[in-house]
Amino acid sequence: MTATPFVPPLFDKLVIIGPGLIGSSILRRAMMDRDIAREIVASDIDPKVCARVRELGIADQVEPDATQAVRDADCVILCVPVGVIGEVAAQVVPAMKPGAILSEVGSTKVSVINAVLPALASRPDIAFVPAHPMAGTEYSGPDAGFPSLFENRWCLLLPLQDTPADAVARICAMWEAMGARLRTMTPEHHDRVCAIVSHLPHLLAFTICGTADDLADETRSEVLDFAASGFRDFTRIAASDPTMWRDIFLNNREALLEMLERFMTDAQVMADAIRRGDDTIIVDRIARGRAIRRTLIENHQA
Ligand SMILES: NC(=O)c1ccc[n+]([C@@H]2O[C@H](COP(=O)([O-])OP(=O)(O)OC[C@H]3O[C@@H](n4cnc5c(N)ncnc54)[C@H](O)[C@@H]3O)[C@@H](O)[C@H]2O)c1
Ligand SMILES: O=C(O)C(=O)C[C@]1(C(=O)O)C=C[C@@H](O)C=C1
Repeated sequence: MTATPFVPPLFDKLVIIGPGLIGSSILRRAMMDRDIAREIVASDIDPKVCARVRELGIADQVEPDATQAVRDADCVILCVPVGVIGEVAAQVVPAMKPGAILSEVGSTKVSVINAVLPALASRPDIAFVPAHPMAGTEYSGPDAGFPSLFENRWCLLLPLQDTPADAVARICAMWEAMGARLRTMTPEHHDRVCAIVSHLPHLLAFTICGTADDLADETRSEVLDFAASGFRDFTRIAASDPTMWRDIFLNNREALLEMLERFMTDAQVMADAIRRGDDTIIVDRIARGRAIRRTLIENHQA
């Protein structure tokens, strides 16, 4: 999808609620590119985050009260953990001006959209445009963000059937201005795709670190001493934020459990091949892994 051109700025007032890794990256990029918004406001439930955003100077204004922050905004983007997106929407939607756009960046979509819809029931004049930038790191908080985070990364768009085209086009234009590539899909498809490419890998990383830790008596010093190997690559994503990942796992339960089931079946096939010494299956699996990595590199995603 390609965004239609608009006369800049895209938004007169842009509000980011939850200026952590993702929210502060949007803020930083928007502060650099004033064609995105004339006025940029940040709001967070945590006073320490508000104070830090002020210190960093990554917003024109910091307003701790989200209800106040969204007044007169053309676009409000919820960048909070998926478990609270519905509750924050219920808090801010009644205070938003007619015709404004509400967006969010949660890592799961079916349950998030269902959680937001009740807040919109009495506000058909608010355009809701769920989005998901497929970009991030294992770090969180306002210090972790950086303006190039979304460059050349996918941003998935999940407009509802009745979302006005102009609102979708403006959100597309904002992500394109931040360097992202766009793809539209249904929330159900999104949740299955993300379950395999993002949620299951994190589940495996958290689990393998736990398994290694449980073997502490036998191997812990070796794990730590020799971790400059395959294990180290798992520890990077295993360092991610517990609240964010608890919420993702609980909000994408069905798709994640389906992918985990498929993974366990495939792992069992590999285990049987190793037991039988079936080198064809073993080599085929490894070759598929190498090919997938090569494709990611060719697509500039690794
Ligand atoms: N981290 C990633 O790699 C990544 C990538 C894409 C999307 N996401 C999604 O983006 C969202 C934010 O993730 P993040 O990594 O930036 O998180 P983060 O922990 O860095 O920031 C979240 C911020 O939300 C604030 N917050 C929590 N509850 C709030 C509330 N009720 N009202 C106002 N503020 C509140 C927190 O204080 C924090 O500052 C999540 O929904 C996550 O699933 C994350
Ligand atoms: O790169 C990382 O560290 C990430 O965890 C980013 C990552 C991912 O799994 O790719 C994590 C969650 C998202 O919703 C999108 C991106």
